[in-house]
Amino acid sequence: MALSGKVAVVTGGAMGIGRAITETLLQSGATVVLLDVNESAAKSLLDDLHKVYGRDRTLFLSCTVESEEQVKAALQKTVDTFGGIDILCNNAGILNEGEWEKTVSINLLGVIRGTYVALQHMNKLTGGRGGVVINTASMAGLGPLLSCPVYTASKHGVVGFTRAMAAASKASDYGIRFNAVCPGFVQTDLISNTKLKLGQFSHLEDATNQLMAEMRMLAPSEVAACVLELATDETKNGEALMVFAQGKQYVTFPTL
Ligand SMILES: NC(=O)C1=CN([C@@H]2O[C@H](COP(=O)(O)OP(=O)(O)OC[C@H]3O[C@@H](n4cnc5c(N)ncnc54)[C@H](O)[C@@H]3O)[C@@H](O)[C@H]2O)C=CC1
Ligand SMILES: CCCCCC(=O)/C=C/C=C\C/C=C\C/C=C\CCCC(=O)O
Repeated sequence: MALSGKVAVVTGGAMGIGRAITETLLQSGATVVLLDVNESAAKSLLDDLHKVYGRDRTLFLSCTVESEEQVKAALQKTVDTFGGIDILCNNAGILNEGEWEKTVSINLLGVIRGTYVALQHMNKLTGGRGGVVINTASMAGLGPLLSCPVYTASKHGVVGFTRAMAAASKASDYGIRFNAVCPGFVQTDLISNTKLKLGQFSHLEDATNQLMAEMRMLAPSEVAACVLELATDETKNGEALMVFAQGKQYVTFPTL
């Protein structure tokens, strides 16, 4: 799928991996609407992007993925402004084992919420143009991260939801592909001050730091390149693309 003229929505697009996804999609010719709760980071990013890509190909909408009302309003505004949605990147996520219900609410329920609202605009059966949904999961969606059980659960949920939606969409002819990207550790604010974010598992900080030291720290742009691959390669549906020290690899799951 060529991205020139396509309309993409990126949640958590103001910082970290979401920012890199936004920049990569813009470089590839897409128009990008970023949804985020961090208004100051988003506005500063937009100032920079406007200088490179002009004012017409980017829009920031303040929105928490925890609110169905706000997500609905943001996606409606996207459609009203740009005529449709072709790509949804459900990327917003947090690490907070103390506030574990909020972690599930953003990391898993936010992905489901964003997907279901976007389906109303993207589904070919209801007048949409079809397209692709790419969810930012994690390697912790494939195996256990010992200091973060709820984060791990939320990301396993994202991988399972993505794969089931891919199968449902194919069987129902929605014209939408669903894929997940599963990065190892990435150099962003999410992995700063980890001890505070581990809650009752803060005593496992050293073990977590050791794992980080053993695995190469990724740059956000490496994850964004995988998202671009999942967006443009029309053969990919229901895939989990792991990106880690050794490079990238499509995950093989057990079959029935
Ligand atoms: N940094 C890492 O090592 C890894 C991160 N990930 C995942 O990548 C995604 C992005 O994380 P990073 O870029 O690392 O974090 P980050 O903290 O640098 O950026 C997250 C962005 O999401 C926004 N956000 C947070 N809560 C939100 C909400 N309720 N609604 C809308 N926006 C919200 C933040 O304002 C921020 O702009 C997350 O889903 C995370 O779980 C996956 C694997 C590794
Ligand atoms: C401090 C926590 C930061 C959380 C950010 C994040 O998502 C990083 C995850 C990095 C690694 C996950 C660690 C362990 C996962 C375990 C096994 C994966 C097995 C994959 C496979 O070979 O199938």
